[in-house]
Amino acid sequence: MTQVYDRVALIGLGLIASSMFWAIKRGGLAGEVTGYARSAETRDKAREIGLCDRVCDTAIDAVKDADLIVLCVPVGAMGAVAEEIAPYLKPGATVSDVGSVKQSVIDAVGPHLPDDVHFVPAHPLAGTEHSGPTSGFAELFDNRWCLLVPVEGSDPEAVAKLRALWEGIGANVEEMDAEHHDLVLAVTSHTPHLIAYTMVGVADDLRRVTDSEVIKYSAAGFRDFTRIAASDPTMWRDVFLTNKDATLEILGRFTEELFALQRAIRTGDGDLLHAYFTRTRAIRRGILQAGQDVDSPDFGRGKAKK
Ligand SMILES: NC(=O)C1=CN([C@@H]2O[C@H](COP(=O)(O)OP(=O)(O)OC[C@H]3O[C@@H](n4cnc5c(N)ncnc54)[C@H](O)[C@@H]3O)[C@@H](O)[C@H]2O)C=CC1
Ligand SMILES: O=C(O)C(=O)Cc1ccc(O)cc1
Repeated sequence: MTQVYDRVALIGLGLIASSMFWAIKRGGLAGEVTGYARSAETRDKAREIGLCDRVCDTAIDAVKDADLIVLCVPVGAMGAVAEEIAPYLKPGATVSDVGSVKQSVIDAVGPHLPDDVHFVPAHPLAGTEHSGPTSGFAELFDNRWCLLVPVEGSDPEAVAKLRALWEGIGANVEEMDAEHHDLVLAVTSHTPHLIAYTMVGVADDLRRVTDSEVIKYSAAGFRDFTRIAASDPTMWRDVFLTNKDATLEILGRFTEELFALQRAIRTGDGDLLHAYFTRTRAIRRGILQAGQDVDSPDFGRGKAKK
């Protein structure tokens, strides 16, 4: 494969950065990849497992000569990291990120960047419930979506180069504006995560059902909830604090529907329940007809499996 950037710097060496590193290496997409993590423990671990060509002790050292800098820290930390590195960025370099929320990252990072640096926010729609430098793997983004969210005045060449990197990493790339991105993700990712957190919390609170019963008799639905609810608390705290409006809008609609279903159960309105479940079943069948095997581990990956 062809090299896209001479030097790439990854800031924050967790699941996403480590997966990016292994995929960049697999594809030969960069000459050198530098990395920086805030804690000495993470930097030591990264050196031990060969994560990054060079692990630096400061963010400044990592970004100094980089052509692409990718911020891979929790959404709430993006602004502070951008402020720290801004004076040391090479003119003509591109700054990107992988944050799960886009408008707040644009608001927090954009004002710190000098005029001679390009800013192209991004969000790969792939992850796991694991975190940290040892959790990454090269295949994480294969055939998954990566959304690019160019800001006003983003240089088309800088956008095209970042697209080439993500395609080389294995993702299918599309562009979207920040407001729409945050609403789509509130529906498809953020609110479902909150519901999973809540359901696992409810099970934990229910003292009439013991912990061992919850573990022993977990059916598939609840098992999925527990996986999702095991995700990194800092990352998800930041997602809800920064995608507040869209999440609250979807949560408001969700609770209205939930109350309607609750009432139907109380009043014995089987017709309403049946009609509702028929409609939701059709949505899944629509996905199946579109050629995606929802039961396959590839479900949710960008290209339909034939
Ligand atoms: N985990 C997931 O499933 C996905 C996460 N994302 C986004 O990717 C970003 C990174 O997430 P993960 O890699 O999963 O997290 P992670 O928890 O595995 O790694 C985050 C890294 O950032 C470091 N960090 C935290 N605050 C910092 C600061 N102030 N300065 C420097 N380093 C700092 C942590 O020590 C850690 O090494 C987040 O913005 C998240 O929203 C995007 C897609 C999927
Ligand atoms: O593990 C899961 O179920 C996910 O939903 C992964 C994920 C988490 C956060 C993102 O911003 C994108 C993808």
